[in-house]
Amino acid sequence: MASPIASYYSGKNVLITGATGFMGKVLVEKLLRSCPNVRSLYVLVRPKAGQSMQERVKDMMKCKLFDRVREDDPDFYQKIVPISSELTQPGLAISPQDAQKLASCINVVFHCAATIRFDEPLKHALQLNVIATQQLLTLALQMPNLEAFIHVSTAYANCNRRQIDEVIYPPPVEPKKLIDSLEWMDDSIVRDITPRLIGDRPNTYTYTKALAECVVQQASSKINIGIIRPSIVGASWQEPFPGWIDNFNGPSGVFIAAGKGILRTMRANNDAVADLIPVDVVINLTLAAGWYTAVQKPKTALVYNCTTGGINPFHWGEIEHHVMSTFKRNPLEQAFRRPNANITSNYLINQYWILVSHKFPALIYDLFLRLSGQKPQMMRIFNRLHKAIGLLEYFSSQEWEWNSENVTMLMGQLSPEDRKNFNFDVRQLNWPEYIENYCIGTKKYVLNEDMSDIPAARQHLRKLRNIRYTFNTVLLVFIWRVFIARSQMARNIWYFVVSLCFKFLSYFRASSTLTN
Ligand SMILES: CCCCCCCC/C=C\CCCCCCCC(=O)SCCNC(=O)CCNC(=O)[C@H](O)C(C)(C)COP(=O)(O)OP(=O)(O)OC[C@H]1O[C@@H](n2cnc3c(N)ncnc32)[C@H](O)[C@@H]1OP(=O)(O)O
Ligand SMILES: NC(=O)C1=CN([C@@H]2O[C@H](COP(=O)(O)OP(=O)(O)OC[C@H]3O[C@@H](n4cnc5c(N)ncnc54)[C@H](OP(=O)(O)O)[C@@H]3O)[C@@H](O)[C@H]2O)C=CC1
Repeated sequence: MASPIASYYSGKNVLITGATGFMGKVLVEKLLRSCPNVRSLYVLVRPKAGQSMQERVKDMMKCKLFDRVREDDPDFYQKIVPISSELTQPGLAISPQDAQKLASCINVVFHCAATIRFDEPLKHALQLNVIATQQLLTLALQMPNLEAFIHVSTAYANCNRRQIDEVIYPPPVEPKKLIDSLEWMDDSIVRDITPRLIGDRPNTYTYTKALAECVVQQASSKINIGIIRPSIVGASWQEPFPGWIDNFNGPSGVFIAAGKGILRTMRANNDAVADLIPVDVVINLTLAAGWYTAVQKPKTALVYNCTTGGINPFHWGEIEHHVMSTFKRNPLEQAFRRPNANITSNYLINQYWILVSHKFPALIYDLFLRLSGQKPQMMRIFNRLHKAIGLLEYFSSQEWEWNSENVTMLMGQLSPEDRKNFNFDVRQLNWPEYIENYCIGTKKYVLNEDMSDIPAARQHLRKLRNIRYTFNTVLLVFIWRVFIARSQMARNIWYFVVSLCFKFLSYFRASSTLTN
């Protein structure tokens, strides 16, 4: 029996925004691999960093992620149709011809594009996450053959709540009112009022994603809509191969910084659930939701909380343990120090370790660089790291409860074959194995390091250990020279401690000789 999901996408024209992004790429790959009869994938792309839209798509298809698709069908790229589009421009800067073409042929839309930066100025976040969504919906309304519009939101759109159900909550402000009022405001005024506007949300990202859900809901009487809310999206679990990841976002940057021995301390709650979700799980659910929305046409927009915490929980403390253990066995190249990161929820303890384990070594290293005629850089790196982890701590210090009834319902609707081909059952996820593959994935695919260099990386860590021993010895001798040798009382204490140690040693040696 043919898989209902693959049969549904057969012959369909699909429009994808954000196809050059992390999740978009995995979506394109999975559609091409598991729904080989899909007709065309229209991807909205902008030129960037001196590369034309065509060059970017070409480069993307050369990526290792597409190896399996390439093997199955070397001409797979013919199905991808790049459409020039800048989402922040009026009409998404799509040419009238392209707009007409899209309007006449598209059957399913997946809207993945967004700015996911936590420090995005409100105006820009609003422009991309809300206004562009609105414009895409306007385009979708002109598509007579449209069967489903899937909007990718985030599980943290409503992170000001502890318990989050699969419903669209009333927006913090009517999106249209905010758009109208920000339009005439100067950037500096917007910056000043941003904290008041976002209220109890931590950043403009979660705030604008909540507004986008509201905008999507407003169109749900005219279009079949589904909303996917993934939590913290991590490397792939199984598909197209374990551990695929290509960016520093969310936990990936933290894992890399810890693996390089740069990050030694971070504020996170050891016992809080770390709601990571593998990217392939999110994409499988997204494709299944597209199928269900088109075929069943639910009366209201269904929301899918794509999370792991309520089903197969894992905690930040456990993540720390497995990340450290993986990087000790599979070290990254040219580490700054031996990997040894600890998380703590205590502010003061964290500040202490920042001083001792981040700022002090950075200072020493920069001094060394200066003395050897090079440009100091470590303090700058640490300042950037502190900014980045400061933005993430909100999410690693608390926990949320997401209801996922619609996800369970959808799983129940899948045929046994689809349950295998579009697997989003996270009960089967083995966390230690997943975290190990994730860390190795950051090494191989983000840092482009070769696994055959691991012996050299281990050798480098041994060298760092010897440097540390030497440094500690020199420090001890220095302290002895400066303090102990100059004060009679310090000397007495010092001799007392040394003789105590000596007595203990002789005692243990004597007792072990007796027992033998
Ligand atoms: C032992 C470990 C224990 C574990 C402990 C707990 C870990 C907890 C971790 C996390 C949990 C929370 C996660 C919440 C998730 C919510 C879910 C979602 O819905 S959305 C997705 C989330 N979105 C983001 O993750 C965007 C965050 N990033 C930003 O906002 C910006 O990148 C920012 C402010 C952090 C930095 O901005 P700039 O302007 O200083 O830098 P720029 O332009 O982005 O990057 C410059 C260079 O640095 C690299 N970079 C960026 N982030 C990095 C990082 N974290 N570490 C290292 N390098 C990084 C980039 O690749 C780039 O490299 P080149 O210049 O292109 O070569
Ligand atoms: N990553 C995560 O942990 C999570 C992500 N999400 C959601 O998933 C979706 C995808 O996220 P992810 O793949 O990680 O994000 P990425 O940052 O990797 O990708 C964003 C995509 O949007 C495109 N884009 C951004 N600005 C514009 C613009 N002005 N015009 C045209 N295209 C633009 C980017 O194109 P370009 O390559 O040209 O920059 C890119 O393709 C987002 O909606 C996000 O909110 C939800 C939960 C967690």
